[in-house]
This record gives sequence, C-alpha cells and structure tokens, in this order.
Amino acid sequence: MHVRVNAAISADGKLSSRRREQIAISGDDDFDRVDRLRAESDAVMVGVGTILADDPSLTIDSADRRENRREKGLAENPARVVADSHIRTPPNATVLDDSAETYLLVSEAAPSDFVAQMEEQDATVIATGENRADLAGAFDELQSHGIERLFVEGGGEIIFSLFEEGLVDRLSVFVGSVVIGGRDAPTLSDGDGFVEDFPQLDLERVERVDSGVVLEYDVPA
Ligand SMILES: NC(=O)C1=CN([C@@H]2O[C@H](COP(=O)(O)OP(=O)(O)OC[C@H]3O[C@@H](n4cnc5c(N)ncnc54)[C@H](O)[C@@H]3O)[C@@H](O)[C@H]2O)C=CC1
Ligand SMILES: Nc1nc(O)c(N)c(N[C@@H]2O[C@H](COP(=O)(O)O)[C@@H](O)[C@H]2O)n1
Repeated sequence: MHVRVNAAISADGKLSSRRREQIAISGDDDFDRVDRLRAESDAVMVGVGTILADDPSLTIDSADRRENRREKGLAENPARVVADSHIRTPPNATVLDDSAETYLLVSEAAPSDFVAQMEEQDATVIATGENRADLAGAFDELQSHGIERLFVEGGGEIIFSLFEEGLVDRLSVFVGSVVIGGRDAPTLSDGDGFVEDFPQLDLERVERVDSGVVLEYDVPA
C-alpha cells in the first residue's frame, strides 16, 4: 500500500488552535490541490479526533473529478477510513452517509453493540490490536478490500502513529502565513513524540500556493 499524508499547518506548526475547531489555514487553491489528491486515492483517512472536531465529508468536491473516476470504472468518491480505537464516532457523523464506502479501524476491545450499530449504517468495521487499532494490520486488511493508495488528512495523533510505525511513504504540507500558537494546540505530529531515531524526510519540491507554500517530501523506507 502507498500512504500519503497531507495537512495544512500554520507557520508555527499548528493544525488548529487550542479549541481544536477547524481553521481555514489554506485557501481555495490548496483545497483544490487536496481535492485532486483525494480523487487520485482509493481511500481518504482521518483519526476520530478529526471527525469529532471537523465532521468532514472526505468526498470529492469537483464534479469533473468525480465524473473522471466514474469513466475509469471507479466509485465516484474514494472510500473513507476512520481510525477509532476508543469508539467515539458519532452515529450522525457525515462520514457515515451514503456518498462513499466507510471503514472504521477499531481495536479488538470494541464492544459488539458499537460494531453492530456501525454495520447497520453500512460501515465496514476492521478490528485489530488489543487496545488500540494496529494500523499495519488494519492496512493489510484494507488492501484485501482493494485499497492500494491511501490518503491521510490528519490529525496530529494519527500522523504521529503512522510515522512511529514507519507507514508513511509521502508527506505534503501546506504551510500558511499565520501564527496560531498554544501549547495545547494540535501540531502536525503529536502523540508521545520521538526522542531519537527521528524520521528523516527528503524535500523534493517547494511551491507557492495561496499565501503560503506547499512542501512535498519523500519518506525513505
Ligand atoms: N489543518 C489540517 O490540515 C487538519 C487539521 N486537523 C485538526 O486536528 C485536530 C484533530 O487532531 P487530533 O486531535 O490529533 O486527532 P486525530 O484526528 O489524529 O485522531 C486521534 C484519535 O485517533 C484514534 N486512533 C485510533 N487508532 C489510533 C492509533 N493507532 N494511533 C493514534 N490514534 C489512533 C484515537 O482515538 C485518537 O484519539 C482538530 O483540531 C482538527 O481540526 C485535522 C486534520 C487536518
Ligand atoms: N488542506 C486543509 N487546509 C486547511 O486549512 C484545513 N483546515 C484542512 N482541514 C481538513 O480538511 C478536511 C475537510 O474535509 P471536507 O472538505 O469537509 O471533506 C478535513 O480533513 C479537515 O480536517 N485541510
């Protein structure tokens, strides 16, 4: 599987403010770039923290891109994947609507009534790991459902876990010309953080977009 991570951060590295509400850090051109990356993917993934904060649809905005996918025999929207070890996805979350397939990555401790409720809403539940979704195992399972190109949009907890497990192939970051600040505001990569063996990145491209820049990195194995 090929895993691309993308996010928009402030000049001081924040994904949002300490209120954890969605903030428009990038502009129309960057949202269009993200829409293109969604259209080139088999699935778009976020952590449940992002579902709770933003309630995103994770679908493709552009009618032309959806039509292109249909012409290629693909579903008009990529599948949606939510990492939700502790079962916090609300039953009325937009990702559970019928505009695309949805997968929930839970731990083996997920209660069966939650699994049944999500399956009633046509979500596919993948249980791996004792107390936290085992992302590598879950990705193997996603591959068996035909998901080869996975596009991860955040947030900071899930991005850290993916780096920690060596699962990231590509990273693109929009850096906006704004300062958000706040020791409790989420950053691009949160979790416990690294103290050694920091993942190294190869900077491949820098491009001005909107009033910021997009940094495009390869992540060597
Ligand atoms: N500016 C941007 O591009 C974006 C900003 N955001 C912002 O980020 C914030 C949400 O980020 P976070 O709170 O970090 O939440 P997150 O979206 O990274 O979700 C973290 C949650 O995922 C679940 N999870 C399941 N399996 C996991 C695993 N193996 N490893 C880690 N987590 C696992 C846990 O319940 C954990 O609490 C919001 O403020 C949102 O607005 C989110 C996406 C993009
Ligand atoms: N690329 C980008 N730029 C920003 O400024 C942002 N705040 C975000 N946030 C993420 O965008 C997604 C919105 O999803 P929908 O359009 O509702 O499907 C979601 O993942 C946000 O967290 N992204």
